[in-house]
Amino acid sequence: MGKNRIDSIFKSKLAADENLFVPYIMAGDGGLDKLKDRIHFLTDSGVSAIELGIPFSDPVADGPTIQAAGQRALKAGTTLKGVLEVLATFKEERSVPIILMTYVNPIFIYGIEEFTDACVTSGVDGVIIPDLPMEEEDLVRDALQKREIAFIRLAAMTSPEERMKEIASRSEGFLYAVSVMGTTGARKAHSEEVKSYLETLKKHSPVPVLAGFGVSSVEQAHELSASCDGVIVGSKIVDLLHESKDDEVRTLIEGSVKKENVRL
Ligand SMILES: O=P(O)(O)OC[C@@H](O)[C@@H](O)c1c[nH]c2ccccc12
Repeated sequence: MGKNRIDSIFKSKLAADENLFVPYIMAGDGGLDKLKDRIHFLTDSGVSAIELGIPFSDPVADGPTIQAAGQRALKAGTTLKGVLEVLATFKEERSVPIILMTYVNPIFIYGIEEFTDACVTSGVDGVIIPDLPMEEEDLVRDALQKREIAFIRLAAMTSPEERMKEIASRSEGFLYAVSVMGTTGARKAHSEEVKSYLETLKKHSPVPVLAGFGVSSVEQAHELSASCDGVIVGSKIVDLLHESKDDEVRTLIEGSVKKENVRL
């Protein structure tokens, strides 16, 4: 469980020459009773870990698709406590790591010690807290460390190299490289920039580097994975699951994890 489980599963996937793939799903979207089936489905499709979002009323870092999923989940009555309780009911059945993505406020309301204890009871392996700046991590860091729960850090393209280095050296489990991809125009230059950004992080990071934000196709997954260890896909997966297009989710995952020669 915890940090060690992420380390060993990622290591064995990489040793088998696979790209890592971490889908993001919103807990409680479609009702919490769907959670168990969705986690099993994603596991069977070959994911490396699952990033599980906790819905929050003020999700400052979420894009429109994730916000809408959060609204649906909140409407269905989803709470952090409720999600942890459901996770606890099938902890022994899971073979891929669960990484909770939650804003800091629900953690403070829960209580840091209580929250981290519940993570252990529920089999949560890691956490991502997007609105907690590096300068203010002290409060949660010790509680997580004591329980061997991976504390995954986010790197940004705008950070100077020194800061990237510092963030990379602190991250546990993996490093989340926020890599906003170009939508239209200047595509080539943009992708060159992402490439060197990922290579810089790779150079400094003792843990695998995964690129996230704006990844929605197998082609993009391959392009990014060529410069790091794999990708995180949120909005696309959330949309496909919401539309019950499970086959497309499976195709995306299976295609992305396969290494192929890509020409940039
Ligand atoms: O949706 P995208 O573009 O595929 O990107 C993943 C992202 O949504 C997911 O990891 C995420 C959801 N909420 C966040 C808040 C901060 C950082 C990352 C996230």
